[in-house]
Parts: sequence; C-alpha cells; structure tokens
Amino acid sequence: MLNNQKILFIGAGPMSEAIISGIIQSSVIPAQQIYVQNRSNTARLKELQKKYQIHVYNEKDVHLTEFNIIVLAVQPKNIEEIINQLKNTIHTNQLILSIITSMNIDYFEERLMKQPIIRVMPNTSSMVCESATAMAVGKYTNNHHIEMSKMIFRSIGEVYTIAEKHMDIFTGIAGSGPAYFYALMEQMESVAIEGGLPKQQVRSIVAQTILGAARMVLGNNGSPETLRKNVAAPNGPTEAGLVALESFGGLKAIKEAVKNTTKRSIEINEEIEKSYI
Ligand SMILES: NC(=O)C1=CN([C@@H]2O[C@H](COP(=O)(O)OP(=O)(O)OC[C@H]3O[C@@H](n4cnc5c(N)ncnc54)[C@H](O)[C@@H]3O)[C@@H](O)[C@H]2O)C=CC1
Ligand SMILES: O=C(O)[C@@H]1CCC=N1
Repeated sequence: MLNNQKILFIGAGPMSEAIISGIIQSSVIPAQQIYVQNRSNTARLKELQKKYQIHVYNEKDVHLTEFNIIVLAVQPKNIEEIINQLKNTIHTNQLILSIITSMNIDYFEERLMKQPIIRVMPNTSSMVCESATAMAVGKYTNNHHIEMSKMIFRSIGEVYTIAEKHMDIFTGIAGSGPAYFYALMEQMESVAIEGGLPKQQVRSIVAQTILGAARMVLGNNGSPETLRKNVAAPNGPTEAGLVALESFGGLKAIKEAVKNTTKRSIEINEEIEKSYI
C-alpha cells in the first residue's frame, strides 16, 4: 500500500528522525521515497541524509504537490508558517499527518479546505520501534488514509486510535511518558553509583529493570498492583522502599506530572488559537 508513496517530513527534529529511523528499519517505506525539509539547518539535513540515505530539502526548494503524505513535525509556535506554506498549494488527495503537540484537527480543517488530516502523538521510542502512538482522525479522511497512517505508525510500535478529546491526556501519559522514566532512571543511576555499584554496569541494570517490569505487564503476568505486591514481601526491603516512595510524595508526584503535562498541552492550543483572533 505504501510502496509508491512519497512522504515528506516538515521539520528535521528528533521526532522526525525517530519516525524515519523506525520506518526504514521496518522497510515500510523505502529510504528513497522519504524526504525531509528543515528551515535553515543545513548541517542537520546533511547528517540525516548521510545516516539514512533519504532526500533532504531546504524550505524554499520543496514542491509540496509531489508528495502523497506530508508529516508536520514542528513546534506548535511554528504552525502558522506551516499553514501558510500548505494553504493554496496542497491538494485534497494529499494526506496530512500532524504530530504537532496540542494542535487540534479543527485548527487545520478551518484553515486548509477539506484536507484529510490525521493527528498523531508518537513518542521518541519510535527510534527503536517501541512507540506508544495515538491517532485521531479528521472528518475528511477515508479508510485508505487511516490504513496508511496505521501502517506507518505500526512500523514504529503500537498504535491506539482514540477520540481527539483524549489527545492531551494521552500526551501526559505516553507522548511525554518516556521523559518521566528517563528522570526516574537518572535518579536510580545516581543512587546506584553512590551505593558503590560499578558505573559501567549501572546503566544496564537500571534499564533492564524497567524493561523487565514493562514486559511482565505486557505479557499478561498480572496487573501492576498484583506484580507490585509480588515483589514486596511483608516487612521486606521493597515494602520499606514503597513506604518511602509514598511518604516522600513520589506516588502523588507521578499523577501530578501527568496532570500538569495534560494541562499544559491544552493551554498551548488555547494560546495559539487566541493569538490569531
Ligand atoms: N520530542 C518528543 O518526544 C515528541 C514531540 N512531539 C511533537 O512533534 C513535533 C516535533 O518535535 P521535535 O522533533 O522534538 O521538535 P524540534 O523543535 O526539535 O524540531 C523541529 C524542527 O523543525 C524545524 N522547523 C521549524 N519551522 C519550520 C518550517 N517552517 N519548515 C521547516 N522546518 C521547520 C526546526 O528548525 C526544528 O529543526 C513538536 O510539535 C513536538 O511537540 C510529539 C511527540 C513526542
Ligand atoms: O513536551 C513536548 O514538547 C512534547 C510533547 C510530547 C513529548 N514532547
């Protein structure tokens, strides 16, 4: 289905790279059909070209009508210039996949006439084909568009089709989630080194521990609650650790992190909508 499709990424940041790396590893779209446009950073474009053997463009050289699929991968603050670039140029037979955080499908549909648009929230684990990706579809999409989008994002992990109103909480959990785990890993690495474990082993020990816990849950070996209880014998070392986690606010902090991310995601859309009134 994607054999003859040409795909353009607008924005050459880490998220575009993570997706490109994933789709090349999974051979869902060949490298020679992948194009990336960035604003001015020629060195970054050269780096991506060399690493993945894809085509790269500076903004002014792109002919947007050549592409079947256009992935928008810039920050929300750059959205207006992207709309200006697309408006009056693209056709309704081109599929837009927006991974831009916070920006609602309505925003695009109001500015681009009858354009098929799918809003997607992947995460950086796309790089190793382990993303948890959400997809919400616009009103001008058809089954073919939805299937193409699923194929692309399934090549880089799991895809969940959700209602668009849940995109912000999904961002709080899965889009931003890797950052919470990295923050946790930083703390665990630091205390492991302080406790005398050899530095060269610590990174692997911590990462393997998180990977194993995730695999236990995904392998249906029990709910997180049951699995937690299995680790913590009454009055054992784990129980002491969990008591500290709770008493230092660790559990509440996790919930607050998700809530704050969700709130900020909603705010960004509101701020940008307001700035154009
Ligand atoms: N990094 C992450 O974990 C995730 C990011 N996202 C979202 O994906 C989008 C991209 O994320 P990153 O790659 O992290 O962002 P980034 O800010 O690192 O990269 C975006 C790139 O787009 C370029 N750019 C800006 N305006 C442009 C224009 N008009 N034409 C061409 N290039 C332009 C910038 O120079 C920059 O190199 C953002 O909206 C972000 O919120 C979504 C899911 C996860
Ligand atoms: O925080 C950000 O800017 C984006 C949202 C999801 C991951 N990164």
